[in-house]
Amino acid sequence: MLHLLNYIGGQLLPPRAGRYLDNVDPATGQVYSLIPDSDADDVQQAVAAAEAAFPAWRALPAEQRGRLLVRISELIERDLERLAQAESVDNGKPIKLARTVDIPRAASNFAFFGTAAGHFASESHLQEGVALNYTVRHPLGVVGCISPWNLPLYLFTWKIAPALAAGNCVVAKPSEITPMTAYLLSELCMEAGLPAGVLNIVHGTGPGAGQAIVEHPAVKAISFTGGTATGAHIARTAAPMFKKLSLELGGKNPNIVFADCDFEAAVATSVQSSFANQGQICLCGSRIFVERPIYERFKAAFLERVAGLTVGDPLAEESRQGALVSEPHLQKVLGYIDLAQQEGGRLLAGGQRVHLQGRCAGGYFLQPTVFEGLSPECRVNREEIFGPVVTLTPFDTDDEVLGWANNTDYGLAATVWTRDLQRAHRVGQQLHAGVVWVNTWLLRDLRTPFGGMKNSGVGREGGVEALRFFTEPQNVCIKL
Ligand SMILES: NC(=O)C1=CN([C@@H]2O[C@H](COP(=O)(O)OP(=O)(O)OC[C@H]3O[C@@H](n4cnc5c(N)ncnc54)[C@H](O)[C@@H]3O)[C@@H](O)[C@H]2O)C=CC1
Ligand SMILES: O=C(O)/C=C/C=C(\O)C(=O)O
Repeated sequence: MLHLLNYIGGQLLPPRAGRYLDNVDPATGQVYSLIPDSDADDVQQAVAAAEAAFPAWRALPAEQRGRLLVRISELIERDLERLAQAESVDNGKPIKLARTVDIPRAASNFAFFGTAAGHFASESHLQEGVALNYTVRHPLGVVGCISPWNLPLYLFTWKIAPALAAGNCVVAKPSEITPMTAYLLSELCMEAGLPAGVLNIVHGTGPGAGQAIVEHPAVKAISFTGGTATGAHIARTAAPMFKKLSLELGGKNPNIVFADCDFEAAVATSVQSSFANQGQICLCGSRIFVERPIYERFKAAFLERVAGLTVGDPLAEESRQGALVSEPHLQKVLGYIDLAQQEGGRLLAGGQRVHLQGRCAGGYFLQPTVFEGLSPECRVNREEIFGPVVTLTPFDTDDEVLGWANNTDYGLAATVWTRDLQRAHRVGQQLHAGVVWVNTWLLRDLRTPFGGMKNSGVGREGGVEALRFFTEPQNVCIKL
């Protein structure tokens, strides 16, 4: 069986204590590889390698650092099919999604920040005849990047690329549930000629390797994407050490459909925003509010499309819904389906585990599930489920839907469907969400600030925001 290895100091290394974790294929329920169960010793080795590499890496002109990142991007593109297959097996996502979204975006992350490094400018402030202030942005040193299982290579590279572009050295940990493409990335970094120690990838659990990264005094900043409870724990650990923190956490995102919308586009995209990646994207619009005059028509069209979503082997071209990432996660989502029924929801579609035949008989499949009749106040409408479960609710006025939309502890993303531009601006700006889409969903421009309000996180990723996060400003004041 394949044993994955850590990538430390430019070498592929086994965990020092020799312990491994099972890596399960969610489509089959079978262990198909083993991953290092790294501990604080492995993290210490990775941090030491990063510290040793830092002086030369920060001294390299940004353009040369950028070229190496662009080279990694090209290698990801070259290996797109291999990486997509690996992502699909490791995570359970449909191969089509991995091929068209996950891996292309991982390549774009490196290409974008590879070129952004050369465009990052600092500010100056002139007080005429008095002083000139200029701001230098220094890399932080060694930084930690910790990523989740839902968009494995996509989110792993979204953190690593800006950290490296800004001149830092990185100790990164992918989710122990989906480690494979991070491992393959270490091979590509070696092929690209990334200097030893600039990027170190340590595999292992959150409480083990992850906690050791967060606790390490030489790690100056943590960029984390994952669950809100984990984010809070990381913040408690890191705060007394005054580490910089970027936390991209959960969401319970409203999708608001006004009666004047482009109906077909709203229905088609709402199916996507509900069930893409089996609903396991923090941006999924799991609460769908539809203006009453079109509620029944929307419901019928939505359910018709949901019925056409093929749940199947993630590696089959025709599958539109793959497996959920793990048995515990499937059980968590099933628990919310039970809760929705207890809370008075009417099941309109799905609700059941799917038992496939053959290769995927042991997999973690679930029907795309739709409820109506739930109060906007209930737990199902306020807590993050992170699975293929959505609720439909009719509304009558802007104020009513805004009140409901904002009635959660989360504030990550929101979607508004309307042809009325003034309403789009008015409603959009009153939503408590870091990202608002109008007449679209998950349309991304990597230059824009990305992140959440309230319990959805702290800070913003993307473009200049990420480069700012990974640098320390220093002001120099010159008396004129
Ligand atoms: N971006 C998002 O919004 C995501 C949200 N979630 C939500 O979180 C729930 C729990 O999922 P999990 O897989 O348990 O996510 P998690 O938040 O525990 O894991 C994310 C990453 O953090 C690491 N981690 C866990 N504990 C850590 C610690 N003490 N110190 C440092 N790193 C640590 C994990 O190993 C993984 O790499 C899901 O059911 C879902 O609701 C999960 C993944 C992504
Ligand atoms: O940056 C993006 O385009 C998407 C980010 C998605 C997440 O952070 C998530 O689903 O966890």
